[in-house]
Amino acid sequence: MSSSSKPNLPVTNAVNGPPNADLVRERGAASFPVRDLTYLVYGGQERTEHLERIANMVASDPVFRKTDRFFLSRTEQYRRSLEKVRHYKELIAKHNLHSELDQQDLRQAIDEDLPIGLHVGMFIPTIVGQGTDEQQKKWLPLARAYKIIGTYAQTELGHGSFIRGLETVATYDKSTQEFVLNSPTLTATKWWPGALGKTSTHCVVFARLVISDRECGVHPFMVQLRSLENHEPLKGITVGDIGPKFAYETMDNGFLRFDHVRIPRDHMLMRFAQVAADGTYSTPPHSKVSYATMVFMRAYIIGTASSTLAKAVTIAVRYSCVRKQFPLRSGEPEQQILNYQNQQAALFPLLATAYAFHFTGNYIRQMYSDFVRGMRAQDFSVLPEMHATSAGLKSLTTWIASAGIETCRASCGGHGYSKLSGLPSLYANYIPACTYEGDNTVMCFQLARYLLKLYGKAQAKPGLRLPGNVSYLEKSTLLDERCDASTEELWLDPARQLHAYRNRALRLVANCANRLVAEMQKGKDEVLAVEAIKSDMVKVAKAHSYYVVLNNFVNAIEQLRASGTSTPILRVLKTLCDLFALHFIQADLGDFLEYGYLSSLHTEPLHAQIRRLLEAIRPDAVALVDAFNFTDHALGSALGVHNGRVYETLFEWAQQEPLNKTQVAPGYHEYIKPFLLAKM
Ligand SMILES: CCCCC/C=C/C(=O)SCCNC(=O)CCNC(=O)[C@H](O)C(C)(C)COP(=O)(O)OP(=O)(O)OC[C@H]1O[C@@H](n2cnc3c(N)ncnc32)[C@H](O)[C@@H]1OP(=O)(O)O
Ligand SMILES: Cc1cc2nc3c(=O)[nH]c(=O)nc-3n(C[C@H](O)[C@H](O)[C@H](O)COP(=O)(O)OP(=O)(O)OC[C@H]3O[C@@H](n4cnc5c(N)ncnc54)[C@H](O)[C@@H]3O)c2cc1C
Repeated sequence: MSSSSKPNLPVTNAVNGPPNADLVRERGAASFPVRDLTYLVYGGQERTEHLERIANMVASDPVFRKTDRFFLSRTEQYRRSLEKVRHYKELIAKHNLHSELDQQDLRQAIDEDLPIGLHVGMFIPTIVGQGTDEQQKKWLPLARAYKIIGTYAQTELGHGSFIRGLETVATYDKSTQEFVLNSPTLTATKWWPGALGKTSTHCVVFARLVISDRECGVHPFMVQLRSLENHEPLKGITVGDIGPKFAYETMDNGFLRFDHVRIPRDHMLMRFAQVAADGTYSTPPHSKVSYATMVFMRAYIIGTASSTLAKAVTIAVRYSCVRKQFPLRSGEPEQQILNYQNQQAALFPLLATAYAFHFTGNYIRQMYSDFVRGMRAQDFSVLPEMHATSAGLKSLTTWIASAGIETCRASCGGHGYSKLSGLPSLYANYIPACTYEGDNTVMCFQLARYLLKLYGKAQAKPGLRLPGNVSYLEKSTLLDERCDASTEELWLDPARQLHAYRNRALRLVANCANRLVAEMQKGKDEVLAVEAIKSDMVKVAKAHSYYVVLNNFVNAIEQLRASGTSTPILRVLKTLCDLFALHFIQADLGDFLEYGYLSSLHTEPLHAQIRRLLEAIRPDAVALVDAFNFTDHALGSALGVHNGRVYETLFEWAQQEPLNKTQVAPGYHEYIKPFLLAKM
């Protein structure tokens, strides 16, 4: 079956000409209507077409070109991203893109770490989440109109993960009704906040509140950093860029120090905790409510893991269709490298994962909006579940996506190492997601603690009902159950797949809980006992998160089936879901074998079924990546161009290399000529 209608995307940057014949053939042979899958991914035809209009507008706009990025210095890249910010603002006005969603779509299409990312992603959400109605009325219109530009300044030189260890102090001065912000030590210097170095005029600063020598914990404060007239730092503020990084060149991550800077009392964001004029402090309804913006961002990051991985897989799959190496037998045509089983085994599980994470993103978005609804009604009961689930999923999805991009790069051979493949910068700009918004390992501890706690409660109180995703912790009988998938066919049963993931997660939780007790019986207190099981806690968090991802993928397919989605689409999604489920069992086989849940009776059919799934996906691989519907601009890759003119594009882009501006190398006269022409 061919696609039901053609995507309406311009091929920008790629060298024009007849498309690659292999790609054309593969596209014509897809087993499902590609366009329908695109609609499914982006939430319907109307929404897809809207996104395409925005993507096309960006892709065809010279200001948003990406091809120069490899040849610019750090400073030039920062300036270029400011040019993009200005143009972004112009386009909002010109095309009436005033809704938050339109603006988010536009930023996503621009596809760059703009120095307003923190302004829209954390500064405004913190005012919305933590500010009183009056504070919102005062700052939101200014922020939304970009009359002020803000960031989120929490991390310090000395502490990031351990928020309670932050050293910046906000001391309340009752006599003037002001807070005095101070950085008492070098390690109190704010360090890392995006757009802090050179761009922001304001920021939300997290500082320890002190009232009459009493420590009241870390709270958010609105602080102006720079003059709105000339952008000079205000008195008492030392601010700048933290210098070169692994990548992220367009972003001015910054440092910031305060020397007894005074701000009015109403600059503490007081939706949940308040300081009255006389210094009376009212505690927030939940001690971690001021961490809510981080939870919001973690949910957002989970949502972007799918699209980031999907880009890498699109590049690698298209290239692997175009690239040919070796005939199988002499005299035969060379094989597309995607025909090789090893290439499929590297790429197709990642393709399946990109789809799996799409449904995880939908799930966490829904969970987050339910949580916000509750919070508005002063109901914080979902916060622990929201925090723990998002912490675990953020870790798992960013780890897998980061490693997946690198796998895609390596699977493109030598050309994958060229920056023109788009993969090195995709990787370098993405990997900090494993660190920012909570180091992944530290986040795993949060989920593991939560699971251990619930497991302990369920053990202590049989019959206790736990929330949906963790309800398996109630059923310790599950530990006695074994896998019965003794044929390839049985491995395709979602109930059996989920049983395996639940069993592994429960086993690891139970094992951790037992080890905790054993450590305490050896004489350790609880704190030290936890230290002794920390590596296992990371495994626990990952195992649970895998289960959540798979459970959502399975549920999503069931819902699609119930809502009448066509059989070809359901079939291909089911194949991807199966591959996701079985691949990650195979990848962690030791976990499943260790306690005898699986034996070689089950592993042989498991491996065989995975091979069958790879074969099943092969004819649809190009269509499945096409369904993500990325423009060439979004991919920014000579290897991933939609028309498959990989070699032409690579060759043309290489001509832009500044070294090629002259035929004779710079430095020739000083350094090469003397020895070439020296007398023997
Ligand atoms: C486009 C992308 C741009 C990205 C730009 C990046 C921005 C940033 O990176 S901003 C800075 C982000 N920083 C972090 O994420 C820091 C990570 N650290 C933390 O979140 C926390 O400090 C912690 C979770 C590691 C621990 O918090 P701590 O204050 O030390 O609390 P305790 O360990 O004592 O835990 C007490 C209790 O509270 C629970 N809890 C912790 N955080 C939350 C939360 N956000 N929501 C709800 N509950 C939370 C924690 O689980 C404990 O619970 P119990 O075990 O039940 O006591
Ligand atoms: C690109 C980028 C952008 C950022 N943007 C911002 C921003 O806009 N605003 C902002 O405020 N911050 C920002 N940050 C900072 C970021 O949030 C922190 O770096 C992050 O939270 C990790 O904290 P850390 O650096 O203190 O790591 P550390 O906690 O020092 O981690 C170092 C190592 O120690 C381990 N470790 C830490 N604690 C424990 C423990 N209790 N038990 C066992 N192991 C432990 C970790 O797993 C890790 O391996 C950004 C960082 C980056 C890289």
